[in-house]
Amino acid sequence: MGKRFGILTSGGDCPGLNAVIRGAVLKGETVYGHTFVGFRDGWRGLVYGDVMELDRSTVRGLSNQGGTILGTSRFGPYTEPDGGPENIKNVLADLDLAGVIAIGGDGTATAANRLFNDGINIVGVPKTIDNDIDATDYTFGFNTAVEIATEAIDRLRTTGNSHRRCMVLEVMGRHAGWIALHSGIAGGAHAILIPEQPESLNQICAWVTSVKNRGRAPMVVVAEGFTLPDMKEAHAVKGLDGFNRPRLGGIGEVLAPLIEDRTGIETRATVLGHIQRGGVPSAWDRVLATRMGMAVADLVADSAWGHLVALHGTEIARITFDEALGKLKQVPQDQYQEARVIFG
Ligand SMILES: Nc1ncnc2c1ncn2[C@@H]1O[C@H](COP(=O)(O)OP(=O)(O)O)[C@@H](O)[C@H]1O
Ligand SMILES: O=P(O)(O)OC[C@H]1O[C@](O)(COP(=O)(O)O)[C@@H](O)[C@@H]1O
Ligand SMILES: [Mg+2]
Repeated sequence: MGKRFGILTSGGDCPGLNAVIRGAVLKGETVYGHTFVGFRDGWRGLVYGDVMELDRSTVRGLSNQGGTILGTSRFGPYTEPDGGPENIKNVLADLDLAGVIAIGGDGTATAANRLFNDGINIVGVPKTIDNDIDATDYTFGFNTAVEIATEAIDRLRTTGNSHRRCMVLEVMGRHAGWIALHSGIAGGAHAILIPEQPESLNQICAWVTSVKNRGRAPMVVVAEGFTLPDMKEAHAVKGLDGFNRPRLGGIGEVLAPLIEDRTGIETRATVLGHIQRGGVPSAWDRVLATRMGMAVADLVADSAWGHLVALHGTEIARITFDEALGKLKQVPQDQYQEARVIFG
């Protein structure tokens, strides 16, 4: 009988997680004769042995479904008293599982690497809506978020134009402004503000005023991690997340009254929030996620423990956790400057 493996999704969700699960199960079953279970709610399901059967019929029609059928959490696998490698080895043995596929962000990969070094058979699939993992050219979910943010810009423009207002759209992007940059370029924003690049209020207002002066309604896109030069850190007034990181969000609402006061132009802010992460993945994300799922089925078949899959150009590559970890992919200066020359 073929070997049996467990799959989990961990950290913030993003569109395409289900397509990864489907790709892994279909290829694993069809090509290698493997069987699969899913751990519920990320590492928590692994630590407590909380699983659901995953087979061909469970994953039917999954590639167009947002979220994750397994549930996710920011629970850590070393959380005491029940976490840690010895306990996890027992859980895997009890469930007759030969290894684990962890789909998650940099934190998930860090935890997976630690488990790998502690003797657990584990491989990974990178996930981030912010597209800020350096090891892979793109992550699934990002393209969908950009499509949603671009549609929001298009919609805000018509109401902005009607009232001759300045519209500020806040999008996700904790350390990297990729969603803001791509949607801002696609939607023709007049200013794009990202965490990598502080811009002064004077400069932002100069762009806004020049747009207004030629009879247009200014459109500003800001990533949640953007800081004005006098801010020590990103705007965070919502407490901490499950992993004790400050929850960001609200910089758009900080900026709007500042712009209005300084320029005299009526200004409105919209925070797009989790709408960017919810719902149907784009076709592009479904393809990437499915390919990554199929490639991770190859990893487990090869017992390539300690590796994760990545997109390099058009090919799906395999790299070690060590090669992937701790390297953030931020917007390079030249790419920001390329867009910035036509702001205002
Ligand atoms: N350094 C770490 N060591 C062990 N576990 C970690 C570490 N960093 C993060 N994790 C675990 O991985 C979880 C998911 O993080 P991650 O995959 O980066 O997703 P997200 O960025 O969406 O929260 C964290 O909430 C935490 O439980
Ligand atoms: O509301 P949640 O689940 O805490 O997540 C919000 C955060 O997750 C992020 O989307 C980053 O998630 P990723 O790990 O998928 O890149 C940030 O942009 C945002 O601050
Ligand atoms: Mg993360």
